[in-house]
Amino acid sequence: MLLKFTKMHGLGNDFVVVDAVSRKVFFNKQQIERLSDRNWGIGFDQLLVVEPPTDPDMDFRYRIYNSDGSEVEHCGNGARCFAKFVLDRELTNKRIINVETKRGSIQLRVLDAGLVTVDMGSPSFEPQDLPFTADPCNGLYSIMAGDTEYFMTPVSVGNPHAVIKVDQLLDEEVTRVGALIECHERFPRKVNVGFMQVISPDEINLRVYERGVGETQACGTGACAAVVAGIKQGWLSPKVTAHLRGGDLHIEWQGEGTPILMTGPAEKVFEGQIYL
Ligand SMILES: N[C@@H](CCC[C@H](N)C(=O)O)C(=O)O
Repeated sequence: MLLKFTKMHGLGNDFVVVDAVSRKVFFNKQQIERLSDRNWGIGFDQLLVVEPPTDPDMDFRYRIYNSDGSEVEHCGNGARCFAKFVLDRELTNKRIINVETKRGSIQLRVLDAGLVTVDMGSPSFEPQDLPFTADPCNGLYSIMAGDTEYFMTPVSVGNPHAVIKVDQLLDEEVTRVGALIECHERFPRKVNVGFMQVISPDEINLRVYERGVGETQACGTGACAAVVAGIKQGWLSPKVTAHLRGGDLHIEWQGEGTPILMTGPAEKVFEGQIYL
């Protein structure tokens, strides 16, 4: 079968986006792994599949697969690219789009200047929502990565994140410690690992080692998780600019019970077709 796709990115976090509204498309794990391979396939961090909604109150259903073939609950940068894709393809003309995801519904608001704001819903700090096992100490949780003890804030923004505040962002630490914590026995479904350097109450530097992918140029849900963790710990104010390797995201969270709002760009790179 010849598969039509669009290559997109949100701050360098890259996607293959497929229209499964106009034509039914299904993928198995092996196909996703092959398509995601940057030598043998197209190459991407996540595959985004745009489907018709199952809930009549929603506009679309949105399925997300990591490059290792695992299906996940949420993808912040992907959500902004999803909005641009459905508008560019004229699958909708709405600028407020309600979308069904594996974790529930999200709302996308398309702004001028190519920006999209995503209402990501409320975060959870409950261990059962991540899930993970550990006991807190002063609001932080201790976790061993090799011989070194780290202190993290676990946050679910639909998908699971462990946020670690560091003084410096070091390449070796992000990749080695990120990989160890991603697959740590305390996180039976694995976890995304964020390394956050606080510059001021409204600015952070952030690198994210993503579950099922490795370090990416940017992670939207990772930025939301880091800001929410920082606000909860008293380090950050409600509106924060997160500087990621691929550029900036603007995150707003007014506290418990309120939704996280994430604003950033979405870009189309090219269209293509490939044998599946
Ligand atoms: N890149 C994403 C997150 C994608 C999912 C993540 N790797 C997971 O397994 O939960 C984003 O922009 O949020």
